[in-house]
Amino acid sequence: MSLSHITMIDFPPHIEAELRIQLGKLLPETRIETRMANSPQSIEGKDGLILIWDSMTSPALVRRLFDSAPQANVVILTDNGNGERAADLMHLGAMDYRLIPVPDDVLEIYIRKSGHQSALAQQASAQRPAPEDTKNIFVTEDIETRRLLDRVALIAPSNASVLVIGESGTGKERLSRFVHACSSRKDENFIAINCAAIPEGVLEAELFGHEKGAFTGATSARPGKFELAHEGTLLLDEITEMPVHLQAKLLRVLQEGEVDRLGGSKPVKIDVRVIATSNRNITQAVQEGAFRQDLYYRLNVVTIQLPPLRERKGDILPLAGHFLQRFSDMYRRRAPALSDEAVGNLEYYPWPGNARELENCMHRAFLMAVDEPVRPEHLCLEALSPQVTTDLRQSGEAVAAGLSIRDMERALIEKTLVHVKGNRTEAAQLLGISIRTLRNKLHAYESGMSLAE
Ligand SMILES: Nc1ncnc2c1ncn2[C@@H]1O[C@H](COP(=O)(O)OP(=O)(O)OP(=O)(O)O)[C@@H](O)[C@H]1O
Repeated sequence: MSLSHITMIDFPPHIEAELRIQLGKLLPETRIETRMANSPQSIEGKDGLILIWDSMTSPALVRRLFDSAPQANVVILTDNGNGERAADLMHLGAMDYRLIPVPDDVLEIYIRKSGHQSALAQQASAQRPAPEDTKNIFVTEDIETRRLLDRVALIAPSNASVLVIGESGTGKERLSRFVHACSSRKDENFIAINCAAIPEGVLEAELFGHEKGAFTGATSARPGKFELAHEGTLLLDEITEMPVHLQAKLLRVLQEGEVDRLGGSKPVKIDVRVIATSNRNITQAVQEGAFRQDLYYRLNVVTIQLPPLRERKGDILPLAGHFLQRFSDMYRRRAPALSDEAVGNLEYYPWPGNARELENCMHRAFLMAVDEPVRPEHLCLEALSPQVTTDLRQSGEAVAAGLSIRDMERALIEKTLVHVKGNRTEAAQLLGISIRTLRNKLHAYESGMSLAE
């Protein structure tokens, strides 16, 4: 491996540990150093990749770091996006500002752009799924979901745009990767961008790229995600969150097959298959004027509706087993078995955060069940919402008669917030949903609106 070092600055220990595992898989030989932003150990003159945790670092310190290591590629990570700050840091020259978790393919781009393309390409081709492995990308044993996946496999080889709709955490990104892996583009890049997580001012440059001097602080030219996805697939996650004026520009790019970098004078040809996802009711967004109808028609050549986990119960245990195995590989420890009681609880629970919540739950269970099977107390479902889970256990009829899924979700969210004393970040983590999703849902409850799935 030729990337000699990666420097991580100011990360909370648990996030650093997770990232180290992820980076270790991509670059097993590379030394990862840890620094504090205000420590006397300087990073002066460093090159390679520098990852900075943004929650505590003062802007002045970040500026000093940038100045002391002009050769390095700097990426700022956070668990709490701040639009203005993101724009400032990007303008300072950060390669990216991003909410954790960072998917592997994005880390690969950071690494590749840090000057280590060939080594990574070798590894990537070794890791690319063989056709027979594609089903492992999206684990499912539920009969209806398998049928859905068979239909998806039929449309995947075409170049048609795809719209994947489903609640947060249902696996829309996974399904998009499955489409990519089943297509002739599978050996090219799969690039994902979350339109909700990136501030408006930054999103445009991220998507379409910019030339040197396009705006204050644009000290070098940068390709956008469209160019990075050339001949591959671009996933536009949470597309309904894209501002309307960017939707117009996106439509032009899709129609004309070329992008104009900000500040650029000649368009760049691109060949990209676009997959868009949304957890909102997109036709309603069209009716409300928040989403362009012509773009909607352009994107929904194929629409895939991914049902919530509670409606595909046959997937709960296979997914739980898959996640346990993944943590077993990650921590190099044998996966614990599931006790009968744990199986009962897993199947009974409504999983408002869908597969993501199940994944977090299995992570906790894996860490807690050492040398013993997973028991209900390891699942911590009770801790998330004692009242709701107790109600559920004691009275299936009461739930059926009185509470809709939506009411139950609201009750679960409210109880979780009480449990964590109103800390939204912690509540979102426990529920296995993004902070933004939590915020949207709370906003909807406050305004009496119903939040479309
Ligand atoms: N069928 C599946 N097989 C394996 N892993 C899955 C599956 N579905 C979901 N996951 C895992 O669950 C987590 C959430 O999935 P994903 O990010 O694809 O959901 P999403 O619907 O795109 O969420 P959001 O709307 O919040 O962006 C990911 O870590 C993903 O790897």
